[in-house]
Amino acid sequence: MRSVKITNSKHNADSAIILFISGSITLCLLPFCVIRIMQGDWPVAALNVSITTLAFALFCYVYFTYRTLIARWGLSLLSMSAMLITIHLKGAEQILWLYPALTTVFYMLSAHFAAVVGMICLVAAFIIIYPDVNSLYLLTIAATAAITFVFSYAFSLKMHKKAYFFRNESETDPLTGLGNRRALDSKLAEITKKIKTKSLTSCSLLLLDIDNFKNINDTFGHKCGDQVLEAFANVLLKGIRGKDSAYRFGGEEFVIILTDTPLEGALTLAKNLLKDIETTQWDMLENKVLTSSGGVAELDGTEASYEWISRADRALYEAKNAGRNRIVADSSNLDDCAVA
Ligand SMILES: Nc1nc2c(ncn2[C@@H]2O[C@H](COP(=O)(O)OP(=O)(O)OP(=O)(O)O)[C@@H](O)[C@H]2O)c(=O)[nH]1
Repeated sequence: MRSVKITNSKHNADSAIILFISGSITLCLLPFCVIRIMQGDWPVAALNVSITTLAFALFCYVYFTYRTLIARWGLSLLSMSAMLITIHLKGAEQILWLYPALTTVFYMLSAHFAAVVGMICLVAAFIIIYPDVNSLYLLTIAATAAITFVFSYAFSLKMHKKAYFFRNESETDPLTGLGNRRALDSKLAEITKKIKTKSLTSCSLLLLDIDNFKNINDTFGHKCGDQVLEAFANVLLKGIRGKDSAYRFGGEEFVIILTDTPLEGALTLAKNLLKDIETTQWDMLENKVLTSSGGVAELDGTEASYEWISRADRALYEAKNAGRNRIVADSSNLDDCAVA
């Protein structure tokens, strides 16, 4: 039997960058906290200590939870408020902090959110410095801030669109348009986490394999085999519910994640899918009947995702050995659930 290995990712490039930024802020500001306290410059000392503490808290949050969304917002609001308080405390010449703060926000947030946050802070900064600077200086700051804002916005928009495109491409199987192994890995990690935290009560997995697919390639050619895989994926998509998701696991094997579905429900759905497949008219196969076999397993809440998929794989193996064109439920969840 094939060995099935699913990897669970920990820190990715995204969280590593947030850790680096929040860690750097903490380390860089720590000496200034000490210096300002020793100088008795209490307002600035309080500001430095607050920023250092918040940056360290965000570092710990990302380090232990691997989550970056709150940290992105935290670092954005931190940089903007630190910039505004610094200008307020130390005078209008500190407006130069506006530029790094603005680019930080456009790096951390999506372009539209960053534009809103950035605009509010720009207006606030101008209100603070307005009484202390002449009109020419104010105009210079306004022009340079506007250029930085527009370029940061355009760059951020382009970057996020590209990131979305590449994420989509990297998680899609090019032949069938279904999610690929990478997308499945993410989904399995998400589901196992939800089950462990009890935000999802049940979830089943169906591993489906086309029967005697090698014969199709040998008889009708590889191109026809590809057409069958494409059409097979469409039958699956039509047969599953909106909350379910389908993936190409590899070759002629497919995985369907049935959210909020205990084993009995998954068996019924899998049985219906098998009927759909059997009754579909396969023009490219000169209307010969196509069958498939499947293994179903319900996630038990304590196991890792690779154990869950391995149980479905063992059930699929049993279905193949029992003569194909059938669904077998993993016996550790339910006994004698073979359905023809
Ligand atoms: N056309 C096509 N064939 C593929 C693709 N990926 C894998 N295959 C073929 O799928 C076939 C799978 O064969 P087997 O693993 O022997 O399985 P099977 O013939 O379906 O037999 P059972 O699973 O035991 O019913 C192999 O011949 C692979 O070359 C693909 O993307 N396109």
